[in-house]
Amino acid sequence: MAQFSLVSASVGLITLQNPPVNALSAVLRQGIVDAVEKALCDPKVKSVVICGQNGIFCGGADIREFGTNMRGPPLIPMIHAIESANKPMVAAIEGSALGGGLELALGCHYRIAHSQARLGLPEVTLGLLPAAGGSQRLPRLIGVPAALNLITTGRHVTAAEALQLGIVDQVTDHNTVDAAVKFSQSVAGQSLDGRRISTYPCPVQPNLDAFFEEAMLKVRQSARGAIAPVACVQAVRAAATLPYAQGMKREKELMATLFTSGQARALQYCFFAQRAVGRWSTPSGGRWDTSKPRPVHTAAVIGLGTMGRGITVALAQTGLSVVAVETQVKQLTEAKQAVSGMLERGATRRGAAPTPDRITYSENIQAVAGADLVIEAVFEDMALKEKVFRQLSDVCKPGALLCTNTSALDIDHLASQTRNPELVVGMHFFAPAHVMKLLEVVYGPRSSSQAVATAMQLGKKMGKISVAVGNCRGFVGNRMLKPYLEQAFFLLEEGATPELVDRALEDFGFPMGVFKVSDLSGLDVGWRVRKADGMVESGLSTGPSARIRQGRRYSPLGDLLCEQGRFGQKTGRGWYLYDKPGGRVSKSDPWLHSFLEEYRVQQGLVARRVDQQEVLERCLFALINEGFQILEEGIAAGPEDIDAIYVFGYGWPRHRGGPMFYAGMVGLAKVMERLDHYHQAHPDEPSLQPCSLLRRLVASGKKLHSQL
Ligand SMILES: CCCCCCCCCCCCCC(=O)CC(=O)SCCNC(=O)CCNC(=O)[C@H](O)C(C)(C)COP(=O)(O)OP(=O)(O)OC[C@H]1O[C@@H](n2cnc3c(N)ncnc32)[C@H](O)[C@@H]1OP(=O)(O)O
Ligand SMILES: NC(=O)C1=CN([C@@H]2O[C@H](COP(=O)(O)OP(=O)(O)OC[C@H]3O[C@@H](n4cnc5c(N)ncnc54)[C@H](O)[C@@H]3O)[C@@H](O)[C@H]2O)C=CC1
Repeated sequence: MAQFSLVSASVGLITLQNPPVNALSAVLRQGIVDAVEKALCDPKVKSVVICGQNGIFCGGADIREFGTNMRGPPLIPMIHAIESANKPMVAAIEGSALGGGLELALGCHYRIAHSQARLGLPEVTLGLLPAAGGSQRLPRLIGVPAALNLITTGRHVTAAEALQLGIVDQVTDHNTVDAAVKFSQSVAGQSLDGRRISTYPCPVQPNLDAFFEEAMLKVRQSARGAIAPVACVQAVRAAATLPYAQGMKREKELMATLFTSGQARALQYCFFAQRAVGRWSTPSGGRWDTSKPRPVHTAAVIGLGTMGRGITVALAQTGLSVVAVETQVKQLTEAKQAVSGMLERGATRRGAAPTPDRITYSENIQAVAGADLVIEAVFEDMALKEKVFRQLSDVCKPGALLCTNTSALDIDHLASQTRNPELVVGMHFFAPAHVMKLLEVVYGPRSSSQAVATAMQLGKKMGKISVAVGNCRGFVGNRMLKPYLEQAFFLLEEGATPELVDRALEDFGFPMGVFKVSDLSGLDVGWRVRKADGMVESGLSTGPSARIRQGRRYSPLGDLLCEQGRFGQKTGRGWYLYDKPGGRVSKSDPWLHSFLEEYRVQQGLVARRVDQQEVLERCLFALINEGFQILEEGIAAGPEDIDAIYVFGYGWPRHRGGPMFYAGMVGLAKVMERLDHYHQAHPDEPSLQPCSLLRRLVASGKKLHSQL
């Protein structure tokens, strides 16, 4: 609802009340309409201030209403009534004014913001555009380039930037409502003719056609198939070229296409999934709302290689004291330099002071004795990690949480090396750890719910999307990656090229195809794991058994490349060719194509035409099938967990909602049918055999997601 009150004898104060973010639900919209009418009819009211309760102006339209039969007064006429009012309407912006919230404020004649407030039109991130006049008013207020930037990226701006751009009229460090009330009194009775943004001409944009052509090209390149950013450019172009009323018509048409699109559904699902994963639970009854995290003031990191450095930076940036331990002197020296460089660059980006003084370095594990939480990031070698955990168990203070950043190893086995296995969890960061948003918090059968809660809370403080998952080889993300990679290798054997496979995946929306990603991470990483698993046979034998391991199809292609010293970008060659070791720009490699041809001849394989559809179905459906298996085993609590992991850690295109949501969009029956089809053709590939949960869901007609 919206509360109306008379303050300072002549100011009508309208307070939006819809916790937690004052989203513009049907009830709130009705409340605003009624309150505005009251204020305009009351002769005592000379000016009006609109604010939000609990320190937040408004989080925009109520996203939960979008999938429903929307009732209540529509936003556009409501905002129009505010703008047309003959008494000054002032928005008092605290906390956030986002989406419809900012559009409401743009309908007001003046905007006063608190210095800590954030403003933005993030509709594009939900697959929409600001369709309550935002796409037409903002360019008129701040000019086309600035508005286009805000609308196509959805980024939030600080109050200071909003003031500089001209979105707000005043910024205050004091009570925003008091400032707005005073301000509204000072302008009461003045003409409002120059204050109605819809009547402004849009500032002239030189070389309009060229400007929008370039903008469209840029957006299409970065959108990776997302339709909302493109519609946003079209809407802003309408603002720049059409009178307001026609621009509004265009805004509505564009919104109509987006509003019912699968992409909008997927993006809105991601918004809620990102929040839902915070409400974790474990099979042993641990829950987010009943488990109390332990305080963490000092954290320690063991091993300052690629991951340990990023984790150290992320912890220091969170404001913790960090003890960083590395046994190799050379590595330690390099790590110190690298960490301080990363902190400096991070601080420059955020406009804050660097925080290296919070880090102490040591070559000795005894230095971690005072830490509340330790994150081990030494080589992926079980014997080494066992030793480190035994040492930690001796050295650390009672109650300290012992975490491992292992990518795949058994958490419970590591826990068994310690005196307090209930204090051991996985904290699986993704490279680069100070940048990537995802954190898998891995609990073993003996991890206490307090340990999970502590790691989850720390992850949140670090700004990560933290997902609690069970203990199995590769946990959720890397486990699902295995069948995906495996299918990509098999497709090469059958006639595809790395270029074809990567193009299909990039056209689907991944930032990089599987082979480019492998070159980036280093082919030797997987090779080492396969060697440790006893999968690698040196050289190439012929005959069917050369490509069978443990009774199932196996492709030695990756191993053969590694034997040639082709480790990817780091050696300048892998699935692609690079101009030098460490080079980033991939080129097609004729050597690789001849190698694949020779390999097929040697193995008696006849190359056939593989198309993009087969690439997507085999790689993605095999990955999705593993996701169903993970759900069945209870390793992930729900599909949102898997989807959040893939969207935030593995570059799954957000506008496709994550693998499990995507499966629902395609139709579970179709996914199962295609898996069955491919499994019949490749009976030695168990990852193509639909798992029983998928079969049961299809048989019962049940859905995995209520949104579908
Ligand atoms: C046939 C076709 C016809 C087509 C024509 C259709 C015409 C329709 C016209 C409608 C025009 C509308 C245009 C428009 O105005 C669109 C919008 O406004 S879309 C919404 C834009 N707003 C946002 O994207 C903001 C989203 N929220 C946030 O970013 C953060 O929540 C916020 C910064 C506000 C606060 O962050 P924080 O304090 O960290 O809290 P949480 O994020 O954890 O949120 C708390 C809680 O609140 C839920 N929530 C947040 N925002 C909304 C929202 N806008 N609607 C509903 N619910 C919201 C959030 O999910 C959390 O709840 P959980 O239960 O934990 O999920
Ligand atoms: N590199 C990646 O992309 C990711 C790696 N991981 C995992 O993180 C862990 C570390 O991986 P990377 O950082 O890539 O390895 P790395 O090889 O870059 O670094 C490991 C560091 O640990 C140090 N070290 C070894 N034994 C030590 C000991 N006893 N005490 C202190 N330091 C010791 C080494 O000197 C080296 O500097 C592994 O378990 C890996 O599986 C997890 C996610 C991603």
